[in-house]
Amino acid sequence: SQPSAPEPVEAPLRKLPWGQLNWLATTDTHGWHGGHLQEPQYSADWGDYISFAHHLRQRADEDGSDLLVVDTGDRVEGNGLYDASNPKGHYTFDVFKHQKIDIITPGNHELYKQNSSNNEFYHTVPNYKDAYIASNLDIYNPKTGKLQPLAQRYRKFTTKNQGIRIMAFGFLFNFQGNANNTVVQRVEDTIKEMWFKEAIQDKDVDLFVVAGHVPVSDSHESDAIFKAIRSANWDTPIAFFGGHTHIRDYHKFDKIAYGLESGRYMETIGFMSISGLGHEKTSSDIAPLKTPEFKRRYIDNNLYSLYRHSGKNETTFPTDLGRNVSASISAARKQLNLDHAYGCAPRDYWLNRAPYPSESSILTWLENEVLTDTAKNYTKHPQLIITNTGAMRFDIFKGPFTIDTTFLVSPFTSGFHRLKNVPYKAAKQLLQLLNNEGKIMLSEMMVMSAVHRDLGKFTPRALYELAPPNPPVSRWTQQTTQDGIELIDTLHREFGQEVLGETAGHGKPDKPLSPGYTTIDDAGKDGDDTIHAPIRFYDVPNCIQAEVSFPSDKKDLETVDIVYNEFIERWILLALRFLGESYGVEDVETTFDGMSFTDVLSEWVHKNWAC
Ligand SMILES: O=c1ccn([C@@H]2O[C@H](COP(=O)(O)O)[C@@H](O)[C@H]2O)c(=O)[nH]1
Repeated sequence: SQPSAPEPVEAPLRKLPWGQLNWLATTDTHGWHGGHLQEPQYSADWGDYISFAHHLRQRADEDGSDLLVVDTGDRVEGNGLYDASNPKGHYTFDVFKHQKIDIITPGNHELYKQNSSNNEFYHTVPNYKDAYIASNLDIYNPKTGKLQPLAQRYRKFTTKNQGIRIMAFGFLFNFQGNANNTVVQRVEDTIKEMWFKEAIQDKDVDLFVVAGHVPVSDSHESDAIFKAIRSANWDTPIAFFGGHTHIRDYHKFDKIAYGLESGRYMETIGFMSISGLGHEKTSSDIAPLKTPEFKRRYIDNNLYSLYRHSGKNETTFPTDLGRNVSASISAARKQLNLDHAYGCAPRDYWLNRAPYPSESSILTWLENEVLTDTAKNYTKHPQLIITNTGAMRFDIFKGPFTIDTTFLVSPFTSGFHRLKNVPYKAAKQLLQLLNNEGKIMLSEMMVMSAVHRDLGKFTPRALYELAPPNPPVSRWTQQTTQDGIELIDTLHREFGQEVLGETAGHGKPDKPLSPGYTTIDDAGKDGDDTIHAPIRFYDVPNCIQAEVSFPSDKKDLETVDIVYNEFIERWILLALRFLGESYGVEDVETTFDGMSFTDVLSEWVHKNWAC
């Protein structure tokens, strides 16, 4: 881990359910390859992950099983290690490439900007060669200008020790916000293509793998892929490795098809095992060995967990490669001056771990302080400042607010735009519309505008891109700590020696449980490796709004300026059009001196939060 990373905290652990074919899966790492430097339970870095995978591969070689590693995209945007360099990602690709990965796929964040998809073309695809799969993504070759698949459409391979024959795909959800140098083909169209139909007809396959930046639960894309494969193969097991929604999740498609999603930001290393795979040749056909068994575990990414799951300790755990990668992350962080503090946060502020509005909410702080103070510097006219909450990515902890923190909270480069003198009658309805909360729903308007084809790329799915979905609260336990203690008792009863790191007494923790993930998924409540006290997550709206320089009585207010995050321009213009105000991009001007959200944050913190 990084020199400044906090020591991991001891906690009761559930063992890895090791099997015949074992998987480690990451997704949505968003540049956090240095690990979390303010949260002990997620403080291991990419170098540690490399050492960990090495030990598990060795275990597989020793007992004749297999270990495969998968990453399903959104490796970029969200951490100073990626975002603070010029060009962005200057250090990331050389850090990342040292992990041996068997299946790797792109996410939407690799595609927002031409520069980042070209980085996939120039760096990640060649670094991973045969492992990179892009089933529904094409790129205009930056050298020839010709449209071509970013990488191979599928990969067929056989595992090293068990000889399991795998057919793997790499999908991206039906993303539409990409720059125009890439083309994302809809999943539903891709599965009608001849190459896909032929691949799923291949009978010399023991396991289909669908890796990709697609949620595993409640996803019409994953469901469509599942149905297509299942209709061609009634008895071949299928493993999905998903991403995008930033949650820990495990979904049962049927009794021999399961999907795993490994959270976000290097907090989680997902583990899946499948046993009972293979085939026997009968006189006429090839039949699977027996009903395969799927198991899952969500590993908290810290050295306490990683040592125990690999059976190593402080001395025996780090490999030379792992140590070198950790050192190169440290060197990059130093070079980027990421620990430089703009100021010190007086308290914790939460994105989803506090209700909105509340004094602990980052969104309330932005509305009442950051956006309001910043906007006042630019005009005395009444203004509505609107931003999408999806532009906010992480919490703020009490203490130094560093260069790194600005990128953790908001890494995007888009600035703020202004529409002047908008009739207040329409402007005041905007927020409700953007949040899909009123009588008229923006999502319905998008359907209409798509039908009339008058607003280009808008479709019903486009609203989904305004803000990332919140972790669905229904998939999190909302128990009290007491429930956590009862959970340990239950575990001791049910699993006995399966629980690692025994605590003092009769299974009761001698220290209070640390707060963390307590996931409920399709297999139950026992997925997390670490037994935590539950954290409550709160839903937040798509967009928030600050009213600046408003008169005390709004009744005489005729016009206001609308200032918004450039990323949501098309939604703002669309919503205004439905409110009877027809503005176009020609009416828009840049404000806040062209500062990005990241710059706005650092400037405000520097002025207001002295250490
Ligand atoms: O330039 C940008 C790009 C994205 N966003 C926000 O991020 C989400 C998508 O993030 P995921 O991690 O894929 O969920 C998008 O919906 C926007 O809300 C942004 O604000 N600016």
